[in-house]
Amino acid sequence: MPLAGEYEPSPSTWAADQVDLYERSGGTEGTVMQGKPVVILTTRGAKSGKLRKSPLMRVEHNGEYAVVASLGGAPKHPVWYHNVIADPHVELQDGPVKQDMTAREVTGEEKAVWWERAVAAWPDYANYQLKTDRQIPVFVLTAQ
Ligand SMILES: C[C@H](OP(=O)(O)OC[C@@H](O)[C@@H](O)[C@@H](O)Cn1c2nc(=O)[nH]c(=O)c-2cc2ccc(O)cc21)C(=O)N[C@@H](CCC(=O)N[C@@H](CCC(=O)O)C(=O)O)C(=O)O
Repeated sequence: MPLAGEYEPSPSTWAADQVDLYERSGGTEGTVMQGKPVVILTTRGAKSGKLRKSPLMRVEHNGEYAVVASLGGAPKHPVWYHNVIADPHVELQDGPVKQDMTAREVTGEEKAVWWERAVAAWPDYANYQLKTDRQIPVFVLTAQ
């Protein structure tokens, strides 16, 4: 069941603009960053209940996806991390395909496997982790 509710664009205009182009083009434009594929994660705001949309690097394996709460190696998690913790029902748009998914934060060996896939998809993730003592969280998304 798709997430219903009022969409509140990100105050980060760069991200909001990419979401707008991605959605307006039916997932045919705004789908890359520096040539690497981008997906759109929709979460429910943990406090506002509004829908929040975040462009994220695409990390996919056998139909599952990972989303990496890197925020460029900032000391704090992105806000969308707290939304997913509060409500693991998310939507993921990958190009023209949008699907309901359930997110779970991964740790240990499972995280290590997905972290390798994430760095393969976007090598800068490794640099972000070197920049901060914060353990950058990884969620794995599975189709509902
Ligand atoms: C700016 C802030 O966004 P954020 O959720 O912290 O997410 C920051 C970034 O991660 C987000 O902009 C990403 O899209 C940036 N970003 C990536 N960010 C990543 O972390 N990882 C990526 O792989 C990534 C790739 C990427 C590719 C393209 C692109 O354009 C952006 C990319 C935001 O939206 N803040 C809102 C609040 C949003 C929110 O969810 N509020 C909750 C409250 C949550 C709470 O306080 O508990 C609510 O509505 O209830 C505000 O200040 O009003």
